[in-house]
Amino acid sequence: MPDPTQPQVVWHEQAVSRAAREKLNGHRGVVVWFTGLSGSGKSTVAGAVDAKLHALGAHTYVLDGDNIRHGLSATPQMLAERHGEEFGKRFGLGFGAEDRTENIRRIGSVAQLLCDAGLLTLTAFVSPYRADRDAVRAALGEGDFVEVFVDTPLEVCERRDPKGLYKKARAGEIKGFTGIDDPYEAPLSPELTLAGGDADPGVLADRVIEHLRSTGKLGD
Ligand SMILES: Nc1ncnc2c1ncn2[C@@H]1O[C@H](COP(=O)(O)OS(=O)(=O)O)[C@@H](OP(=O)(O)O)[C@H]1O
Ligand SMILES: Nc1ncnc2c1ncn2[C@@H]1O[C@H](COP(=O)(O)OP(=O)(O)O)[C@@H](O)[C@H]1O
Repeated sequence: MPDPTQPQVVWHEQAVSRAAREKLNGHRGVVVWFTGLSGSGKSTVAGAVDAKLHALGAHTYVLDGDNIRHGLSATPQMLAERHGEEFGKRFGLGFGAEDRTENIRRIGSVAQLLCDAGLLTLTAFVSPYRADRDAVRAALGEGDFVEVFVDTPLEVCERRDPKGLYKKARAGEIKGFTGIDDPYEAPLSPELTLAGGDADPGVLADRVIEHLRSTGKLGD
């Protein structure tokens, strides 16, 4: 007998199947998961793939770290300003290991729904922990998770430093910054590795699109 104090929820099957949505879209639903250091080029390359595929008529969407951390995974400070201190502490996410894990779990879950909706879903998160990325992969169906490692050397990311965060991390003004005083666990067998310090973002985007095409994700 189920514990009557625990909430009981069941999964609701959609009236329109994923296969029907994919047929209408003319391509598969898939999650293309970009991972790499801050400044490695995840957002830039994901954006270039998005624009190129959109121009080809594909149904795409990008989930980007900076945007998600304004809403779904807002920081404790942001939520405190909107809903009070207690709410911020309870539901806000920072950059400690547990909070990053919860961030990736939430995003993985959203990406899974978008994939089910038949979208070519692109995500751009540092996602520094292998176990967190692997958990998203495991939750998705076979072939639905395409891991793209944006492998840009730390020195290059630090030189780019578009938000001035590396400078702050080096000065001790930010603690637990990935690559400086927090770990980044590189993927062991990603579907694709991009040398993000060496090539033009458009060229890197073409490599991603070629991979999707050659693995049948883009349809006929
Ligand atoms: N401590 C620390 N470590 C790493 N990054 C930090 C940190 N604090 C703030 N930022 C900024 O937040 C962006 C990373 O957010 P993510 O949601 O992608 O991070 S994570 O996947 O939960 O690790 C990251 O954005 P990107 O530069 O786009 O990767 C940073 O701008
Ligand atoms: N392949 C590339 N070559 C040169 N500069 C790049 C490349 N990819 C990104 N950049 C630049 O590096 C900076 C960080 O890129 P961004 O996409 O925001 O990285 P991330 O999303 O990984 O933090 C931006 O100023 C961007 O214009």
